[in-house]
Amino acid sequence: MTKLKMSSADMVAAARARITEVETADLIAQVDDPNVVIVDIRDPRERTRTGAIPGAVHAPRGMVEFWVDPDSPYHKPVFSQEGKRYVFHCASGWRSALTVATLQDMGFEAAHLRTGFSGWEADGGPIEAVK
Ligand SMILES: O=S(=O)([O-])[S-]
Repeated sequence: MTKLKMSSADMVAAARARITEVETADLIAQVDDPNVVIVDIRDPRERTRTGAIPGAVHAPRGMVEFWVDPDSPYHKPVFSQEGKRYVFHCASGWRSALTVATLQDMGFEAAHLRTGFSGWEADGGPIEAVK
C-alpha cells in the first residue's frame, strides 16, 4: 500500500492549528445575528437526513473555492457581503477545517464550527428540516 506523505488526520490537525475555531454554544448564541453567515458544506443527503442550522447557506464543498472567488464564473454574491462573519461547518469539523484553511490561503476570512453539526445537535442547537 502507498505510504502517504501526510495523513488526512494530520492535514486536519495542521488546518485546525491555523484557523479560527468557533465553539458550538457561541454559534448557537449567534444563530440569529444578521452579521453572521453560517455555511453548511455537507452533502445534500446529509442535510436531508439530519436537517440543517436555520438560515444556513448550503455550499457544496467541491464548489466553495469557486463560489467565494469574485473572479470565478461560479461566484455567488452571498460570499461578497461586506462586514459579515462567515462560519463554515460540516458534520464533525474535519471537512470545514480543511475548507477554511484553503479559504484562508485565498485571502477569504472565515472560521469553522469546531464540533460540526454533530456537536450542534448534541448541544440542542435549533434545527430546521431540509427537503
Ligand atoms: O468531515 S466531517 O468532519 O464532517 S466527517
